[in-house]
Amino acid sequence: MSGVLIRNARPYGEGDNVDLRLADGEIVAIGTGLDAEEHDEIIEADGQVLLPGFVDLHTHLREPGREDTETIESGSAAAALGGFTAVFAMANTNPVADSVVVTDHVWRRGQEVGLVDVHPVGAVTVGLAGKQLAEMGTMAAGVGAVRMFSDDGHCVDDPLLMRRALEYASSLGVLIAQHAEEPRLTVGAVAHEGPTAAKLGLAGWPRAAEESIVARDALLARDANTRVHICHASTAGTVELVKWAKGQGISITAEVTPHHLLLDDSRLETYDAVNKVNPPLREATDVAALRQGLADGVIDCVATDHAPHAEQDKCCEFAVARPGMLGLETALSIVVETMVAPGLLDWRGVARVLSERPAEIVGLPDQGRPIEIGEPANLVLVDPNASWTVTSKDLASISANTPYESMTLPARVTATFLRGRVTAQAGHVRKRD
Ligand SMILES: NC(=O)N[C@@H](CC(=O)O)C(=O)O
Ligand SMILES: [Zn+2]
Ligand SMILES: [Zn+2]
Repeated sequence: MSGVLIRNARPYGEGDNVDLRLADGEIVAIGTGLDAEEHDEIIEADGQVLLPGFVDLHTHLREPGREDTETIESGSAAAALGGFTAVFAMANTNPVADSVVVTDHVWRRGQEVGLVDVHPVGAVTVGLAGKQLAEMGTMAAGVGAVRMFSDDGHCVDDPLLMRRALEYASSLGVLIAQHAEEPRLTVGAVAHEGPTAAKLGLAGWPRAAEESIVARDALLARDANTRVHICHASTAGTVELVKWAKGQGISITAEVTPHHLLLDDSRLETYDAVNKVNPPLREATDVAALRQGLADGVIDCVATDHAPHAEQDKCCEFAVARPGMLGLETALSIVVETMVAPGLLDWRGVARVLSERPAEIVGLPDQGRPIEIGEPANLVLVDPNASWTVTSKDLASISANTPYESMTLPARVTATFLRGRVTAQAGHVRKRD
């Protein structure tokens, strides 16, 4: 069986260079001076960092419904180029992924494309309307084996419904991920409520809209003795609340996006809607608290909230533009810029926040595994010394709404391996033969 021989890689950026041979979907040998077998593809790593493949708990792929902005195929390409071997595709599609027909389609189409495992996220409520629980059990039992449910884009704001969803999820052994936004506090809001929004005349989204739901859901999870996951944490107060809840023994986990680790609301001065996102870009003090929370493990992981939008929905008046930004292809570089460069995380830490913790949170047995013989060959090779300039037209996404246009960023994914198959290399995706 032909395989892949990776020569001179540094697992977790530690120790001396080693060679690894991948075959039959697994790591079959690790050593020095390994010989390639006949028909093996050889990848020269030249001392680059080898990590477990990244797992994104929060991706929007827009299929079905808005294939003009992203498809499972284009989003899978972006994911593979970004070093991801598994992504979770949010349910706010059209039709909504609130039935097994849609969730199974997403899984099957992802497998057909074959660049990354696209795990469907099921809606918590029918049509994301927040009124009636969706058939979570049927979706969990489908071929897509839904293991995470979220109304992302909307908050499950009714506390009684959220309580029932948590109880139901607990009995099914699945995870509820909450978009924490008290809707009564964000009517008409388009930007973080603070001095910048006041100066620019933009309606504000107060921190309390997020934090009040985080606190409430922590208490609901405590009482129901179940887990809850907080999507896109964006404030210093959320970090404090999650820390408090974990200290109480509550099963709460949280993610932060790359953009909330790098950008703050000073970006809004230009009124360029590329910076419009939910939750909004906050203040520099929030950014610092999120970075520290991620370094300390209070915030468990990084999730991209990759949210492609069409030009006509972004290049328009700030107040009416859609919220969301691209994230899959730039995630690693932003994590290096905000966490590795300032010394807040080492490469082990990067493996933890981009691969191991997300895989654990959602219970994926074949992802985020140690780089050892006999383990699944879901891996990413990273050039820690590279730097590159982001150009939206060179990204694989159909949409162009990256907030990092023209920025020069550190580190680059040079190859991605899904069950031992090369899915991306040197900036190109590798489709199955
Ligand atoms: N993050 C965003 O601003 N937008 C997301 C929805 C969401 O994550 O809430 C989208 O679907 O576009
Ligand atoms: Zn959201
Ligand atoms: Zn989202």
